[in-house]
Amino acid sequence: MKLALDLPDAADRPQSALQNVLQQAFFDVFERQFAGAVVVNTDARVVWMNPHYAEILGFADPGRILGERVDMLLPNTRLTEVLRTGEPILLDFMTHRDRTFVVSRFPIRDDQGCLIGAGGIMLYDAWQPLKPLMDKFSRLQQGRLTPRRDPGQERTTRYSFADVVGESPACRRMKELGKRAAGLDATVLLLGETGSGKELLAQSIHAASMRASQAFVALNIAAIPDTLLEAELFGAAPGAYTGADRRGRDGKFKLADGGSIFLDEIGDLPLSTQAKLLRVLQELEIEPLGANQLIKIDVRVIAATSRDLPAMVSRGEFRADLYYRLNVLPIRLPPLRERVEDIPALATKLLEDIHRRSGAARVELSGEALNWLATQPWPGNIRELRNALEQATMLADRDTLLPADFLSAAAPTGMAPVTLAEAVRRAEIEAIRTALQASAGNKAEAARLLGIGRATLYEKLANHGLDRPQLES
Ligand SMILES: Nc1ncnc2c1ncn2[C@@H]1O[C@H](COP(=O)(O)OP(=O)(O)OP(=O)(O)O)[C@@H](O)[C@H]1O
Repeated sequence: MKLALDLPDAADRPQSALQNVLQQAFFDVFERQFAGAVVVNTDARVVWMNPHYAEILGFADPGRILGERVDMLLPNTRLTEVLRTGEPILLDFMTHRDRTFVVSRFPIRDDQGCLIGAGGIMLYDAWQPLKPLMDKFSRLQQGRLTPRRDPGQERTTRYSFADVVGESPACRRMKELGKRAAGLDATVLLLGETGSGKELLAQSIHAASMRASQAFVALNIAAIPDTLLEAELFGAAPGAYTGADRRGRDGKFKLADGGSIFLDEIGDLPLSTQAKLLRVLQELEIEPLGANQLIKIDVRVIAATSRDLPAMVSRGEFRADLYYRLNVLPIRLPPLRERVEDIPALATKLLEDIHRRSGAARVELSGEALNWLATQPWPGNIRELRNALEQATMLADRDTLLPADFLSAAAPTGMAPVTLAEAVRRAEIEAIRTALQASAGNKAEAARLLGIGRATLYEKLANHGLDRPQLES
């Protein structure tokens, strides 16, 4: 490899010291260990670069780059900052053209500690292997990650009201009610479609409440098999189970003692467990399975559902007494299609989040894209908006997104992963729309075509927000 240590403007003493350092140690290690490596002198001119780095910059021969200013070759480099401050930048991302790299930069000093240059290494030439670390890092930076008390049990909030984006009247009302609920210690019932921000609001309420320093424990009832629900909620005494759980375990209510419990999809609670939950809410004591002993608890309940609980009560599927016990402070979360004026602010926040978490290049939305987003029905609400933005960001090859970027992202080949619940929900909406079209809007006929009762169809229409005039998609 050709070295350019004898640059015309760099033949002074520090430069020869740099030469010594380089010759002693760097080349072998840099050449072999890192995806890319560059060394500059105090004038920020390249004195050495390994072939891989040169190739990334589009130069077949690293010799052609020697003597060039590094900030001319790599406009986003911060090596000049290292030369100015003498401080290393140990872990950073650097975007060059359409690629993002994980890089580390450090000052190079001679034996007397005099700055004689700076080095930059590319640790990874793709950021994906670091995504889990980056996610954790960004949460740590926001002070949202506190040590878990035991594996798999996160009992802390990550969000506060500051994270709830939206200034539409519907969103302001929701936040106002949430803040009022935070100041009280009563049971809260959050009502909203999937992805409308129920868990975000529940966390915000807890984080602003007098229980903020205590646990926040979330349980999605729909995700737990009926047979395990009671143990999950109230715990089990040693010996109540065979197998892995024979030592007994605390239920979520016990884990939340002193704090708040978030019971998501409360409408999915089986009737038998509803009776037990009602007793817990009335008596503020739990009886772990097989324990034969009552344990006093002090927990604030925040329940949520996307289902029509009054309709379930009238059909005998949800206990009226439990419903009234839960419905102390009801808060309705507006679906996204009722707050389209929040889409620009939400999209900005979500794009920033996508950029921070994935390292994907920063993109903006064109006016046309914003208009297009405002006309979509968003059955999956803000979660779906986030997915759409993420897909478009990953697939687009420009930094200002157009409607076409969303349309191509929505094509079957570009489908982003969604939760199973979300996939089922989308399929259900599609099936209902098709049946309504086939029956020319006759709901009794559509219910017959779908093989469900009329009442069930009405409930599903309400849940999916299909009972209101839809914006064209
Ligand atoms: N007002 C908001 N501002 C910013 N982000 C939001 C807002 N509302 C929801 N989100 C984001 O949308 C996603 C879905 O929100 P969340 O999980 O709270 O919805 P959910 O109603 O609890 O959904 P599900 O009923 O499916 O559990 C999350 O990533 C959340 O951070």
